[in-house]
Amino acid sequence: MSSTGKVAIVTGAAQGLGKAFCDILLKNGAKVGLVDFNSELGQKTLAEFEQKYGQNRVMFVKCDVSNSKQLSAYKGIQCIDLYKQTFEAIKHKLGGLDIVINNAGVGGEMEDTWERTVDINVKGTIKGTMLGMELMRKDKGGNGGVIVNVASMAGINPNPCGPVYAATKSAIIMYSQSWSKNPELAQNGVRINVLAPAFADTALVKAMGDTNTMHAPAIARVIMQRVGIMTPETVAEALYELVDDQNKTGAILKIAQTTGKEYHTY
Ligand SMILES: NC(=O)C1=CN([C@@H]2O[C@H](COP(=O)(O)OP(=O)(O)OC[C@H]3O[C@@H](n4cnc5c(N)ncnc54)[C@H](O)[C@@H]3O)[C@@H](O)[C@H]2O)C=CC1
Ligand SMILES: CCCCCC(=O)/C=C/[C@H]1C=CC(=O)[C@@H]1CCCCCCC(=O)O
Repeated sequence: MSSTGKVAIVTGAAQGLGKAFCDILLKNGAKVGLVDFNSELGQKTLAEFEQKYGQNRVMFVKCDVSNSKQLSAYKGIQCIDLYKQTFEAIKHKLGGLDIVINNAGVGGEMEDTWERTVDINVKGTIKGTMLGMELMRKDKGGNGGVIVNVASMAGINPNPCGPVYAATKSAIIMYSQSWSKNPELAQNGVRINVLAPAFADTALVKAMGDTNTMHAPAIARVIMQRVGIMTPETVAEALYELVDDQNKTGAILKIAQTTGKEYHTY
């Protein structure tokens, strides 16, 4: 089925998996709002998509998903919710909201990095889910839609290289699963699914040798040899299945190079 006319938001869209998710959504006819805190890379990716798909179907907004409440220099000493404003601006400019992909995520395990990992991966995803629901629920004036939260296979299998990373991804899975069991969501036309990829060829994985990102990179290399490394495009096809199949809610789709796709059940 095509997504023609649908509006999507993808966080962490400037590169890697997020960029591939935007591409598959655009290819299938959606309009896409790219959200990322890297404004230089975000603008570069925007320009690529504008050239490929036209200027009216894509926009970029700079936003840090871990820092939604920021002091505004423009409005005096006042707290404004930039994350909320970002989602509202995309809905307004692109003419609706039907698909939210909470993808922004990082690794970082050490004393000075682990809290950022929790803030971005857990708080960023929870807040993105709340905003998506608020703007898509039929009882709040929306048309329904689908949220896909990007976890990791490391949120299902114990991860000796990144206990913090694994805990954040596990939290994303159980948060999303819990919402999917609440009939209120289905009654308001909102589906919620989880994508749990193994390794894909992106900057996050290239940074894995950095000991701030993880412990025991040698163990990760052994696991990586066993499960293989996917292209972002392969992962994007799995993502699109969760978006497109109207019967899928509460699904956890695992994907790895050597084993392919498999729906996880508890
Ligand atoms: N690459 C892999 O092997 C796998 C990645 N994942 C998950 O997929 C997601 C995307 O990862 P990759 O594309 O590999 O990473 P990446 O590092 O290539 O890209 C992540 C993007 O998110 C943005 N970002 C990071 N923190 C942000 C924040 N606070 N606010 C806004 N934007 C932010 C970055 O600027 C970057 O553009 C992450 O949630 C990651 O945990 C899951 C399984 C496997
Ligand atoms: C097969 C797990 C794939 C994990 C892919 C991923 O999300 C990679 C992220 C790395 C960033 C920080 C980390 O700690 C991650 C490495 C995870 C490797 C552990 C795999 C656990 C397993 O399946 O045995």
